[in-house]
Formats: sequence, C-alpha cells, structure tokens
Amino acid sequence: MNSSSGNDFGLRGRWIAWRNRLLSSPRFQRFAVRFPLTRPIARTRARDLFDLVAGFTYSQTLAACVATGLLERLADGPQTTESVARQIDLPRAGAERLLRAARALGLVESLGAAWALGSAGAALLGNRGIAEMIAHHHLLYADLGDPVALLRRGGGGGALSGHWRYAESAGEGDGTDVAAYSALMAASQPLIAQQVLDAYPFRKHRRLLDVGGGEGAFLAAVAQRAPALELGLFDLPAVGARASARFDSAGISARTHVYGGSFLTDPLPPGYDAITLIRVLHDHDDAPALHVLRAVHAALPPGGKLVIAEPMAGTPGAKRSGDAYFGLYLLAMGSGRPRTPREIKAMLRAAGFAKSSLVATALPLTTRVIVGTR
Ligand SMILES: C[S@@+](CC[C@H](N)C(=O)[O-])C[C@H]1O[C@@H](n2cnc3c(N)ncnc32)[C@H](O)[C@@H]1O
Repeated sequence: MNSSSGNDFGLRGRWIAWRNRLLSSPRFQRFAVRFPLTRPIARTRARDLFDLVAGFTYSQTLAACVATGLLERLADGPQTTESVARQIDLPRAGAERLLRAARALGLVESLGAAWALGSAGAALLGNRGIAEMIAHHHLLYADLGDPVALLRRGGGGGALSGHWRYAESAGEGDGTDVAAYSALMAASQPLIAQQVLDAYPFRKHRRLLDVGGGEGAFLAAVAQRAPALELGLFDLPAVGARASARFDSAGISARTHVYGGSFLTDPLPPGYDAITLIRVLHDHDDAPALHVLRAVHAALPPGGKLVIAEPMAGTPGAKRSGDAYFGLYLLAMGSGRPRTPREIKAMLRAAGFAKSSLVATALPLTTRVIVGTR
C-alpha cells in the first residue's frame, strides 16, 4: 500500500507526515537556521546529517591511523609533523593531512607545533580488539562498495564471507580458514568476558560448556573468576584445536574439555548445568539459530541455564550499532542478523525454555546478556 499522507497510520502517521513535509521544505530550512530559537536545533540536525554523509571518510581516517601505527607512535609522547611523517612512512603533506583529519575526530590533538594522542585515540589504544576490528574492515567496505547490490542478492558472496568461512559454508573451516577470525575474536574477547562475568554468577554452577567458544579466551577468563568450575568448549574441530593449545599454555587443561563438531549437525555433550553462547546466535539465520537453541535445551538438565551474550538490536542509546552496523556487517558476512532481546526471548520460548530474563551489562553497545532457564 502506498500512502504519502500518513493518514492510514493514525495520529502518529499524520504527525510524521506533517513533520517531514516541514523538515524537507527548503523554505522552512532557511527559516530554521536564521531564527534564533530554532538555529541551535537546525545546526545540530545539519551536523548529524553531515556525519551520516561523511561517515565513510571518518572510518577511513581511523583505518589509516591503525594501518600506519600513528597512534602507537604518539603513545610515547608528542611529536612534530616531520617526526610523525618519518615514522609512519608518509610524505610530510600526507602525514599532516592525516593528522588534521585525526584531530577533527578526537584521535589526536595538537600541542603547540607538535601532535599528541587525543582522548579517543588513547581509548582506542587501550583496546586491541577494536584496532583489530578496524584492521579487518577493508573486507566489509569492499562488500559495501555497492550496498544495493548486496541487499539485492541477499548478502554474502564477497570478501567478508570468505573471512568467516562458516557463514556460507555451515560447519566448515580448516586450520587456515579459522585462524584469522579466531584471533580477531580472541582479541576482542576481554571487554566482553569482563561484562558477562560481572553480569552472571558462574560460580554457582558445577560445569560450564561454552558453545561456539572460539579459541577459549572467554573460558580462560571464567577459569580465573570461578576456580572450582569444570569447563567445556564446543566449536568446529579446527577452532577447538586452537582452544586446546590456549588451555595448555594457560595451565588449565586439566579442568577443560574440548569438543570438536558442528552444533548444526552434532548433538551437544550433556552433563553441563550451564551453557554459554557468546557472540554466536547473531551469526545465524533464524532456522539454524533456533536449531542451536534446541540443541542447547536438549543438552541442559531441568533448571539448567543458558547465558546468551552478544550485541543486540534496538539497544537504547546504541541503536546504530545494532541495526546499522551489525545489520549490514552480518548481511555482508552472509549469515545471521542482530536481534532484539524480545526476539531472542521469543526464540528461547520456541526452543522450550521455561523462562528468560535480560540482565544489565556495563556497556550494552558491545554486549547484552539474556539468561534462559531450561
Ligand atoms: C563470532 S565467533 C564467537 C567466538 C567466541 N564465542 C567469542 O565470543 O569470542 C563464532 C564462533 O562460532 C563457531 N561456529 C560457527 N559455526 C559453528 C558450527 N556449525 N558448529 C560449531 N561452532 C561453530 C565459530 O567457529 C566461532 O568460533
């Protein structure tokens, strides 16, 4: 149905149609920037709109900072443009262009004639996972070169789906295929693990199975917080091998068990009273995601807990990261979608879980937590 007036959508529909007619009118736009009472709002709106227009250049400034190691160079103290240019191997003019762009984004700041690390740059340096994400974004941007084509073909089929082998070739991935994504996940895990561990008391369980546990970074963090917990990790065989190596070097092999398999075709091992799915569910379309939840339900004892942790859609204050970033990221990857807590809870009900609740986390933009009870 086509409706340009909004009349068919009740009071709110009519209000939106009226507001949009006004906001898109060049006459009103001219008035709004001139009139003192509307000018601040008009300027903020214009800036927000420009940020949407220019976002790609901001991301690419960031990518250049990470690729050249600019931020690390400034971590040792302020430097002149010449010194920066020499260290990051750019002509002076190129270095200055990058420094100015980075300054505008808060990544660096000027200090007299020198350049220092900015507050956003310092925060980024303290989080290796974000730098690694930025470093692999060239794959995403290659796929987003023609976003309409990507949307038309239903996602996948590009550079990012090659990075996440299992996305389009379910249950697959040998040692070489899984190395890059497993390392990326492990690098970004500390921030996630800390929040999940603060949100949920794993100590009250006896045995915990981390399904799609990657190379074991989450379980290694759990092991420190809950020294009595027995730990299991289930992932594709090639990823499980990486986890075994990590557990060996962390000295926790005796209390961990690694299972190699596909949760889409193999049953999950029983005997665990808690199961975690950390950044796993959103990787899968609805049918396989429901399959995983059913497999978890089958493996848990009555009263057993499933802890789901991942960024979710519709997160207050972080809606862009859910539907815009992860929505397009997972589309390019070729599998999955970000879901709202309500959608995840409905899936848990469909998989047979008796109840579920959303638990608060420190940084919902990066991860939210839902606990389901079998
Ligand atoms: C996005 S990563 C998350 C890894 C880890 N949980 C974390 O948060 O760092 C998804 C994980 O699911 C695993 N995975 C994907 N498909 C799988 C399947 N069919 N069976 C078992 N594991 C699978 C991947 O190998 C990968 O380790």
